[in-house]
Amino acid sequence: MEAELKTLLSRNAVPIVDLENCVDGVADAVAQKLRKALSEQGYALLINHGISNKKIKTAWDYFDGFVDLPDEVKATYERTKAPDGENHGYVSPGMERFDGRTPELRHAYNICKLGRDFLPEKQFPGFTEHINSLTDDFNALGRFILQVLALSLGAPESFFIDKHSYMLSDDRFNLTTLRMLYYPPVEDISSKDIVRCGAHADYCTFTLLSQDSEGGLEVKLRGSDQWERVGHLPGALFINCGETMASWTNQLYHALQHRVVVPEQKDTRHRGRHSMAYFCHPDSSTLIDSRDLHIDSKNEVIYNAYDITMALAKGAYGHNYS
Ligand SMILES: O=C(O)CCC(=O)C(=O)O
Ligand SMILES: [Fe+2]
Repeated sequence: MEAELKTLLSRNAVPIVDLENCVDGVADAVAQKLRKALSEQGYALLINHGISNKKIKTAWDYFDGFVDLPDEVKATYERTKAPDGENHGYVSPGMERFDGRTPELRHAYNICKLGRDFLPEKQFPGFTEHINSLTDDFNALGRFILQVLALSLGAPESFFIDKHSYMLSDDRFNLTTLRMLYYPPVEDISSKDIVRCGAHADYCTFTLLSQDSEGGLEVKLRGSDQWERVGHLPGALFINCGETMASWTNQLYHALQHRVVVPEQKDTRHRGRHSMAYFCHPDSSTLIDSRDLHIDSKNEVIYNAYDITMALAKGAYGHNYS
């Protein structure tokens, strides 16, 4: 019997934000809770968020089928390597390396285009419709969160929504992505040089993450240099902010450092893990200036959302852009 894993969740240290019955008065309370969580720790778990677990599970089932396809079929869906910001498509294990070195043991499918020509509809009839419906749900929740985040910063309710018009509707104008992830079981940990997902902060406004099991997700809380295991609350969505929001708020809501390690516990390691991340980005031309939120900043040069993300992506994945 392996010792029970100590996690932030098992220590009751996780801010849990309940979105049930979020009408106006309650949204204000949610905004205050989220402000506290994002400014002090950098993350929270959302419950009663309205996205069906069954729908998420069905998407993972489709993705399992995709991962089982022959490599040459998967390769036809591979994310383009062109240096023009195209992010849509399949990313095979080892292709991305956050530290530019250590191969990462995961299959990912970045969904930025919703048409059936861009998805494995031929192999999995119904996939496109399912993903379209799921992205509608994530976008609806995303818009609600954007309103709550505006409230949490004392801005007009529409401040962020107005700047996120094209989420998952046209990736020429907005980099919002739904990313499906599958981490295969790990039998052999003799090499120290393996990781499920290397340490990084996301680039977007905020991320919503769903996971099907405890499988190694760790965070560095604000002001701490220590990695801590999050734990798994079935059905909850993990929320954290990315670098774009950090710039927008002059670091009031910082970009949370996180990673997924290969779990030291055998039973966890020997199980595959699924996750799904919704990266909510502003429209690409949006200028990210904290002064618009009445937050002082010493930044003299103001970048747009696209340039912020591409500079970070090229820094992290330079090996894929060369
Ligand atoms: O799979 C996870 O839990 C995290 C994935 C992640 O952080 C990412 O893709 O940016
Ligand atoms: Fe991430």
